[in-house]
Amino acid sequence: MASSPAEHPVACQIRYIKGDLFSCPETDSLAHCISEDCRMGAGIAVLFKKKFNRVQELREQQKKTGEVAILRTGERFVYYLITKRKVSDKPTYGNLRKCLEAMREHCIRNRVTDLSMPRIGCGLDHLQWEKVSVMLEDVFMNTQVRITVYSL
Ligand SMILES: NC(=O)c1ccc[n+]([C@H]2O[C@H](COP(=O)([O-])OP(=O)(O)OC[C@H]3O[C@@H](n4cnc5c(N)ncnc54)[C@H](O)[C@@H]3O)[C@@H](O)[C@H]2O)c1
Repeated sequence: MASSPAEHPVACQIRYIKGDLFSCPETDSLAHCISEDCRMGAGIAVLFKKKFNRVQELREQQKKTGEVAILRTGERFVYYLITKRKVSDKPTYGNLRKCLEAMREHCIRNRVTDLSMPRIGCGLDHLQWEKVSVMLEDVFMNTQVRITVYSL
């Protein structure tokens, strides 16, 4: 008898690259973390703001903590994980997980197969990569999404 996918989960294996996130293929979708106000005044968020701008468009989506604001640009989507209310807050693992689940649903609906990101939440926001990477693998298990993580 054929077994169901639930009996044989397809693991999500994160690929690691040392280098600048923005050197990834132009067709990869991108993800990073911001706060509800979309200020993007520090960290890698500043580079996203410089490259994609469209901050007003992001604000108009009025996304709250645990949700994800999204821009489409060319072949790719850019995911802004809203992990906290204010810039000065720190995200919780629970809220980061909600954001990742929201992003996963969008990736599935839109057939996103390649997603690149930095070590999300683990710079200025002080989460631990050992925990975040396990969460990422868990949330994206049984999907067709290949995740590449860039670090400098
Ligand atoms: N005052 C402020 O505006 C303020 C304060 C706190 C945090 N932030 C920002 O930082 C928060 C996100 O924190 P975070 O820990 O998720 O992210 P982060 O600290 O910006 O970066 C995550 C990781 O990516 C690394 N990194 C930076 N540039 C690159 C690059 N080009 N390629 C690959 N890796 C790179 C960085 O070293 C860090 O380990 C957001 O809320 C954002 O708005 C802003």
